[in-house]
Amino acid sequence: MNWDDTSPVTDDTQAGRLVGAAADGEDQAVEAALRPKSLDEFVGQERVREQLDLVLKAARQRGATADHVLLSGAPGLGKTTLSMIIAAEMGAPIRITSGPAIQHAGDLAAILSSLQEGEVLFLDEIHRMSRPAEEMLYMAMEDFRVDVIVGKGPGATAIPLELPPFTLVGATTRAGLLPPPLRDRFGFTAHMEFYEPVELERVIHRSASLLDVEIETDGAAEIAGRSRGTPRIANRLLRRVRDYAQVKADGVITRDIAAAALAVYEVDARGLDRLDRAVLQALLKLFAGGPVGLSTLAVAVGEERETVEEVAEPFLVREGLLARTPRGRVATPAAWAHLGLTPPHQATGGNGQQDLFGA
Ligand SMILES: Nc1ncnc2c1ncn2[C@@H]1O[C@H](COP(=O)(O)OP(=O)(O)OP(=O)(O)O)[C@@H](O)[C@H]1O
Repeated sequence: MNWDDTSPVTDDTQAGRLVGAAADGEDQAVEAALRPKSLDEFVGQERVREQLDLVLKAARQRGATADHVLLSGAPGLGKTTLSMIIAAEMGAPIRITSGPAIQHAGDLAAILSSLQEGEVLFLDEIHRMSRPAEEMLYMAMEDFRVDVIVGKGPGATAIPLELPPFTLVGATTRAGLLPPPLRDRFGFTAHMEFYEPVELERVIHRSASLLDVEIETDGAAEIAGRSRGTPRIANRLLRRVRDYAQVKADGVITRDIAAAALAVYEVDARGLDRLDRAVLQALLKLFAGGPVGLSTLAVAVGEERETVEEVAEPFLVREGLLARTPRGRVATPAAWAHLGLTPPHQATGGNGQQDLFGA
């Protein structure tokens, strides 16, 4: 494997967060050991696996290079892992880079021209590539050719360069962010969904056995329920629970041990961490469930507006605990139930917060 960009795909706003979906330094070190190596080992995503299996088998039967593949989905759902599996299943080498690492078309030309025949090029965060590089990629994907521009101004000339056939695997958090001409050049697009708790249980059992940790079925279920549908988070929580089990007990992960360990790390039964709960608590206790503006909510929890919007809210919205409305953020009945509080209109018999904070 060849890494062009070894910098972790991290997001500063997620740094140090146990339930953050972006990879941190420790994740990077351990993930290599935990990555499934074949489609059979890859847990969940049944539809994607089945479709990809067909695409790869057909290419192998034809003795051809596999079509370009676009993987979309949230961080930590297994896009990098799948790209490595694609290379392994095709018996091809893989080169890994990312959109932000390719700022000039020349950077991309250098990578493309050094690819071997059949090689898989994994381009993470493909939506963050520079515009000129993106345009070069169109031609490379379609015709396996690039025009390298030599010189500047009126004297500049384009030198055509033939490329060996290769498979581009692009990854993006949202396929909708890609310009249509780029999206259209992928022969196969897979959207990766968040994982069901039972699937995460399988991920956890598999990782526990690779890490040589003993875990009971209930213990795995307890961790899975708090992993926010994301294998990377499941693996990270497993490592923290393992520490706890080792230091405070006999090393075996039971349901009680998992629950106690994750209470120490302030990850609650639904996977909310301290920040998520602080946002919900402020919304419920200070603003009677809203609607309240984002900036006001951010001040109330002592965080930046962006942190609340980008770090806490997406998961709260996905969990059906918070709604973004034109008039501001509003707590749902599930939020009141989750924090064990009673909505004011139930206590007073009217829709108190709407009247109190209405326009
Ligand atoms: N389906 C799966 N089965 C088992 N383990 C998985 C699966 N998907 C992901 N993992 C594990 O989760 C971790 C994160 O996966 P991966 O790095 O592939 O995610 P990603 O989608 O590429 O994330 P990012 O977008 O942040 O790069 C890896 O350690 C991998 O082993």
